[in-house]
Order: sequence, then C-alpha cells, then structure tokens
Amino acid sequence: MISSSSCSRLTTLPPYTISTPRLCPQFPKLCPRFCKKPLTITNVLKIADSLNLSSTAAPDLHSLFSRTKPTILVSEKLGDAGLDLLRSFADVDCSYNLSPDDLCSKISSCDALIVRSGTKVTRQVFEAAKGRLKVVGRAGVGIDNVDLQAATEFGCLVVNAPTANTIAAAEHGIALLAAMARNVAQADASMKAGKWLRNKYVGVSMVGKTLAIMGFGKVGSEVARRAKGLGMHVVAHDPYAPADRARAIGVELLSFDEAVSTADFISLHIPLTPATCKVFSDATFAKMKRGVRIINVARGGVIDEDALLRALDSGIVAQAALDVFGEEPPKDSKLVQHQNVTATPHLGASTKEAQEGVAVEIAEAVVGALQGELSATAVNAPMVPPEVLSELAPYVALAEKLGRLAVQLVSGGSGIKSVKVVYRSGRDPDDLDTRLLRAMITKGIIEPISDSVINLVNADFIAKQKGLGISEERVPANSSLQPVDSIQVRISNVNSKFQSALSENGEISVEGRVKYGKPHLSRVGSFEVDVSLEGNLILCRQVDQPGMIGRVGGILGENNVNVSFMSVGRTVRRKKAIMAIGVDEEPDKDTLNKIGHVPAVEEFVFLNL
Ligand SMILES: NC(=O)C1=CN([C@@H]2O[C@H](COP(=O)(O)OP(=O)(O)OC[C@H]3O[C@@H](n4cnc5c(N)ncnc54)[C@H](O)[C@@H]3O)[C@@H](O)[C@H]2O)C=CC1
Ligand SMILES: O=C(O)C(=O)COP(=O)(O)O
Repeated sequence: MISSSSCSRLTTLPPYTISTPRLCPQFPKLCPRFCKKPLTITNVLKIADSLNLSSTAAPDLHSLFSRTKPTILVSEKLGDAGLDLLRSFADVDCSYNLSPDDLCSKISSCDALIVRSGTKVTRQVFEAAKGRLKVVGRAGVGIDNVDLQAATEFGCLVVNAPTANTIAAAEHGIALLAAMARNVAQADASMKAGKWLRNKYVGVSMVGKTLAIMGFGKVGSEVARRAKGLGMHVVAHDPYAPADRARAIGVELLSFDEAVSTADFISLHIPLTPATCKVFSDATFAKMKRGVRIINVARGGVIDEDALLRALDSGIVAQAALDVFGEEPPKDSKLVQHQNVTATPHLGASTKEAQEGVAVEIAEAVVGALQGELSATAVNAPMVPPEVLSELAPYVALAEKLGRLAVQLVSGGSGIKSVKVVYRSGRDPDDLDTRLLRAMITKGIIEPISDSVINLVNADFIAKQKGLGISEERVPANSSLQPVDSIQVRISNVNSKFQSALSENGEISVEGRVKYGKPHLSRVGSFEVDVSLEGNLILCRQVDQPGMIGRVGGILGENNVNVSFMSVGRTVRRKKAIMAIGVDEEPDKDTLNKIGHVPAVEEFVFLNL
C-alpha cells in the first residue's frame, strides 16, 4: 500500500517491472510498493507519462514525492553558489581534508561525492560505498583522480565541470609564461630578501618566439589566442584537434616531434591518461632546442619529473614554470627548489570567478544525475541530450521489456552468449543513437538472471564481464516519422522453454514496436501477435480451432485472474496459433496446470514483464 497522499496518485499506475538503476534512492522509501523497484530513467518517464507530465518535467517527480533528501559529500572547497544549489536539494556534508580511511568510512552513507583534484576516488572508495554512491562530481576538468574503471564497474556515474575554469587555467598559463620569461618570482623573492639584482634577472622577450601548445583543446586554444596577442608564433600538436579551429586562431598544427623540436616555449595542455603519462621524458627533452622554456598547467604526471630535473641541470631546458606535480603537494622538492623553476600550488582553476562557475556547473550536473537525468557532462556514460531522451523514452521501455521477455524464454541451464538486436528504422544512422536502447536491452536480459544492477553506466561493461556479446543491426524502413519502427531481440545457441519462440534458424526471437506511445509485442518466433507489453503475459500455442479463447479465458476467470488483453496469431489456418494473454495477476500453479491440460494446448509459458 502507498501511504502518503502524494503517492496515492500512483496507485492508478501499472505495476513497475523495472528494478534499477538506483538513480533515485528516496523513491522506494516513500512507496513501499516499489521498494525493490526504485525510480529509474525508464520508469520516471513512464510515471511522467501517466501523470500527463512532459518527459522533461519528469525529474520534478523527485521533489513531488520526496520526503527524505539524498546526502552529498563535498570533500574539497566549493563555491557558495554551488553549495546553495546542492543544499536546496540534498543534505550536504562539507568535510574537507579527509584521510582515505575517513572518506571510505563516510561514503557508504552518501549518494553523491563532489571532489576537486585533491581527493583520490579509488576503487576502495567505490567498494566502501556498498552500492549507495550514485554519482561522483568532479568540480573541474581533469578526472585522473577518479578511478573511472571502478566507477563504471560499480555503476556509478562520473560527471565533471569541463568549461567553467578554462579561462582561469589559460590565464594562469599566460601568467606563468610571462613570469618565467621575466623572472618575476625569483626577482620578487630576491627583493624580499633585501637584494637589488638588476643584472641577474635579465629575461627573454616573448614577441616573435615560437610557442608550441601541446593539447589544443579548450585551455590550449585560449592560451594560443592570448599568446598571439603577445606577438608569439603559435604552433600546436593535438592529433584530435579540428584543423578549422586551428586555422581560425592562426595556429599551425604540427606532429609531436615537429612541435617540440621547433619551439622556444612549450605549454602543456593535455589530459593525464595512460597514453600521456610521462610523455615528456629524457628522449623528448633530447629532441628540444637547447634553452627551451616549459610551462605545465595540465598535469604533473605528463612529465617525467626526474628527466625534467636532468634537462634543467644540463641546460636543455632553460626554465620551467609548473603549476602541477606528479604528487601533490610534491614530497621531493628538488624541482620546486630549482633556481630555474617557477612553481605554483595547482592554482590554474583558482580564481573567484572560475570557482563559482565550476561549483554551479558541478552542482547542476550532480543534482540532475541524482534525479535520473542523463548528464551532458557524463564522463563514463553516453551523453543523451534531453530532446533525444524524451523522443526515445517509449523505445527505452520497449527495449527493456523485449530483453526481459526474450531471456525468460530461454530454458534453464542454457548460457546466453550471443544476442542480436535489429532496429528497423527510417532514420539516418547518425540520427539514431542506440546506446540507450542497447543498455536497456542488456538490463532486461541480465537482471532477471543475475544479481547485477544494470544502468546506462555499466551495461556494456557487465555484458562483457558476463561474456554476453550484443551485436546490433539496422534495417532501413520506409517511415521516418518514428525513430524506430520495430526492435527485434534474437538470442542464438540456446534452448527455449517455448519452442514457438524459435525463428526458422533456431534463434529465440521477439519483436516489438511502440503503439500509441506504449510498448507492444508484435512477433514471437514466426507468429505475429499484438499485445501490450504490460504486467504479466501468458504465451500459449494451440491447435487453431474455435472456442480456445473462451476455454483459456474461462480457466483464468474461474481462478480470479483478470485478463487485460488477448491476441491470437497463427501461421496456418486451423493448424497452429499463438495466443498472447495479458493478465493483471500472476496465476497460481494449479491455474497454469489447468491451462496446460486443455487438449488443444500444445505448449505455454508464463512470463513476468
Ligand atoms: N592547473 C589547473 O588548475 C587546471 C588544469 N587543467 C588541465 O588542463 C588539461 C586540459 O584541459 P582542457 O583544455 O579543458 O581539456 P580538453 O579536453 O578541452 O583538451 C585536451 C586536449 O588534449 C588533446 N590530447 C589528448 N591526448 C593528447 C596527446 N597525446 N597529444 C596531444 N594532444 C592530446 C585532446 O585532443 C584535447 O583537444 C587537463 O589535463 C586539465 O585537467 C584544466 C583546468 C585547470
Ligand atoms: O580542472 C582541473 O583539471 C584542475 O586541475 C583544477 O583543479 P582544482 O579543482 O583546482 O583542484
């Protein structure tokens, strides 16, 4: 029973069969009926639909039904505007400077964690969260301090705030470039020490010098623009950068070797990944012009710091300006203490403006994710724009139902290894993003036969982990009005407990479409049917003869099982037919036995949707 008055509106809704992802933990607390069936991307849209809310309004359901708030742990200093936004939605625990152990012991009572670069979100953190942590928000760009693989395995969404600190980082890069070229920090320190060393701190000019930007992304491009303004000749290396952006700024794109060997100044703006770790090594420094100057506002880990020290000592590198370090704060201070190094304590993003912007950007992303929205800044899940999501909503429900249906047709003991999904669609392939649909089919197939909790984040990972190969095919359809005309799910190399579900080539095959905005089953094996995919379903193959609907319907009625819909499909008149019967209640064993004993019934199966 649903006790709260606001929830009572839900009693009119069909039963929910979707059990995860647990993107909204409050919902089950409110509605015991849904205890094991938390609010998900899928059913939130369905609920919205039933309440005549637009799908974009669906997340408001959270506040509509919520009484308890989620808990968000903020482990590093965040701007006030972001904190205010978080507090309007959740209980916010600002605990800074937590030790790794303290973080692990706190995390199991948190639904979201917001960090900057100082918190290591390791596999141990996800393990300690015991499934409660839904979202990690990185208030900034670099996500190298978050174990993304572990996040994905635990079905935890990671979002970042990729735009709000771009200018701050670029400005800091330029500040370091100029400060280094003119020895500002060293000269300042000497003056504070009571000295007046006009001859010692003669600098180098920037105008006319070649600056190589390594990583021509958001920050790199902004540094390039500003360096052009200083009269520098700017080149860049970035294998993924669009040539037109470089042309528009007047920057020449070069290979790695060309860029590092022609530059007077090199500014690093690449993310730290396994591929970029220590790319600035002895071998790389050996390719550089003698007397080159290096700025790093990206990540310390992209430089082999011992190699840099050697290059500074040998004079290959005349000066370095470093905001970031392999270990922060750096334990070995040789680099920081080097007379030709200008160092700042990871200040690139630290302007008032950037911190307010980042705080709001991450607060919006985390709140949205906790409400079941698909984030536009998701790092480990497909980004699905709201308009695409609302269009795909009924197909998302269809996809999960078909997966759930198909897997229940597999006879026990058959290991499922290979699933093929065929989308019939009139859309251009570029206009149809099937990742969401594939994730929901995976969810439908895996959840009924395992204890895995599947969501958009971990669907592909868990499928792979379980050795389940899902291939997709698109078949062109004439109509392009709907995104998808039909979805077919085929499971091969398995036995079926309902032989009629097998197609001619021996695969379990079910096909469905969206009719009047609702998922419908349109084909089972080679039989055409037309039933709404709601509640429970009995599939029954019988000799095609008069009176079958009445007999089976009668048995159900006598046993107080309400039939919600019925459809008969046949291959050969008066020979074989399939009856698909939707039932509100789950019939007991005796009732199902009675159906099985009707002489014309050749086989039947009960399926829970
Ligand atoms: N010091 C600080 O406080 C801050 C540091 N950052 C760091 O700056 C870096 C860049 O940030 P954004 O520009 O916002 O990111 P972005 O993603 O816009 O740009 C990164 C660029 O690097 C390129 N790239 C990737 N691998 C590469 C490789 N092997 N060689 C050359 N280019 C490669 C990518 O194609 C991309 O264009 C990140 O590591 C970020 O964490 C960003 C903001 C503040
Ligand atoms: O956004 C980034 O990548 C940064 O490095 C900024 O880090 P911070 O948030 O200042 O710890």
